[in-house]
Amino acid sequence: MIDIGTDSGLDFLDDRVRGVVERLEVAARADGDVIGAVSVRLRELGATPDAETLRAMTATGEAAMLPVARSVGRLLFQLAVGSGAATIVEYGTSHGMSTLYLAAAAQRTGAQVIGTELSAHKAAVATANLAEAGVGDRVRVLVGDALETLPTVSGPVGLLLLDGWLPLHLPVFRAMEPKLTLGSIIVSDNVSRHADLLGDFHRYIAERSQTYLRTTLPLDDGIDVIVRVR
Ligand SMILES: C[S@@+](CC[C@H](N)C(=O)[O-])C[C@H]1O[C@@H](n2cnc3c(N)ncnc32)[C@H](O)[C@@H]1O
Repeated sequence: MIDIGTDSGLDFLDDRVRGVVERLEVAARADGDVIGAVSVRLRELGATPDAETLRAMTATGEAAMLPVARSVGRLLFQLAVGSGAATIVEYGTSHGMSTLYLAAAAQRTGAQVIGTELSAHKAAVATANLAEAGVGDRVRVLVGDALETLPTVSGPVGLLLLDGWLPLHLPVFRAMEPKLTLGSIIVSDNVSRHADLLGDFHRYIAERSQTYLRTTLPLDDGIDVIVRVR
């Protein structure tokens, strides 16, 4: 998908956060080597993978950072500051690129960010990156399957980012749904490139069209912004 090319500068971030974002952007170029294998595995996953399948997926994805694009990071920062969400939850932290944008926003608003990451290695890297950026005190990264760790998070949740393995977007969303407030924002990444893996999630939202309004933005691989309107 064509990135509509919103201003791609990072001068809204302070120097420490920007430095880590730029370093991760360079490191993420290595993702090209493994992205094919990750895509193949994703198609085998399904919405209710057994533990072994999920572990195999994690092992395949371990070498890949798969961070949000800069345009998406800027949008996350805008929505996190603009919504004033007090609690922000992220499904899929990886090395913490999206988390850096959310945490930078949280530093302005006083919010708390809860990240989730299946890979203990990635969670440790993310935690170190967030500390290096000076925003570690804004974030708690829960290690393990988000479906098991997120029920421990107390609501209300004002902003939810869905950026984990795509077939699990619907079950993770449903687990968080009781905690989503009126006006809460759900952002879902990769929706155009991998629309085939998100059919259940999109159907679920479409069937609740009086509760959720969904708009797809042409940023990077497609971004859904969904707002709970009642
Ligand atoms: C696309 S990457 C996330 C990228 C990250 N948001 C960023 O911008 O850098 C997806 C991540 O979701 C994690 N993940 C997948 N399924 C998960 C689950 N059930 N619970 C927690 N994390 C999961 C993967 O290990 C992977 O690191």
